[in-house]
Amino acid sequence: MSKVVVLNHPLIDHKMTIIRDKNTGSKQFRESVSEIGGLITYEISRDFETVPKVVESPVCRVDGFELAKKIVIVPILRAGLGMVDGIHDMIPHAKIGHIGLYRDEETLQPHTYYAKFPTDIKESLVLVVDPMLATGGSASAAITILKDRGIYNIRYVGLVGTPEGIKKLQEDHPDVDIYLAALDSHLNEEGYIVPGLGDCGDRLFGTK
Ligand SMILES: O=c1ccn([C@@H]2O[C@H](COP(=O)(O)O)[C@@H](O)[C@H]2O)c(=O)[nH]1
Ligand SMILES: O=P(O)(O)OP(=O)(O)O
Ligand SMILES: [Mg+2]
Repeated sequence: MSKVVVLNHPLIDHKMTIIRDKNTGSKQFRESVSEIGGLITYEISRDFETVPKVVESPVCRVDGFELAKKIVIVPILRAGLGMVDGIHDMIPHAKIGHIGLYRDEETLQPHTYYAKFPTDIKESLVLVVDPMLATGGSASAAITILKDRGIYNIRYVGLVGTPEGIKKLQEDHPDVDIYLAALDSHLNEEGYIVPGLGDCGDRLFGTK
């Protein structure tokens, strides 16, 4: 069974409260989503493998380290895009793939409209990024798209999850560890997370 990590950090809690507030404007919302993405990266990367690397400091030779594996960030469009800059700031050599999914408003089922990945993604550790793990359908479908292409070294990175979403993701993909900034109570009848933060894509891009 996969690991579920819900981060517990005062800066993350502070910024999560900003993005949950319906009175937060789109500039601060976008900035905070990205910043939380950066802070979460610290935890996701805690067990990243490193290999030795020798460099010359201005003073002498130093035995240092570099990351052993390539990293690919794969946001689920659109909402996942909001976290990319913050993660990329922490791992600037990471490449970026994209998966386009939208949820049918009636059935809540995910529909795929786009997928594009770096050519060397199979040798990389892949971070699937979507702020909202609601029913878990979008995250599960995105990970299935990757596995269908032979990509298996995957972690899910989100902001707000639900027990339902975690259960679905763990059942469908027991090998994929889940990293979240908060675990909320439940889903409402429209499939929104309670208390959540509303429709993340719409708040990021001003579409409602
Ligand atoms: O409160 C919410 C719930 C969902 N979203 C958007 O939906 C998907 C995830 O939903 P699943 O049911 O887990 O497939 C996510 O990409 C968000 O864009 C939301 O914004 N707010
Ligand atoms: O998952 P959805 O349907 O909310 O799509 P988007 O993230 O593009 O708003
Ligand atoms: Mg979405």
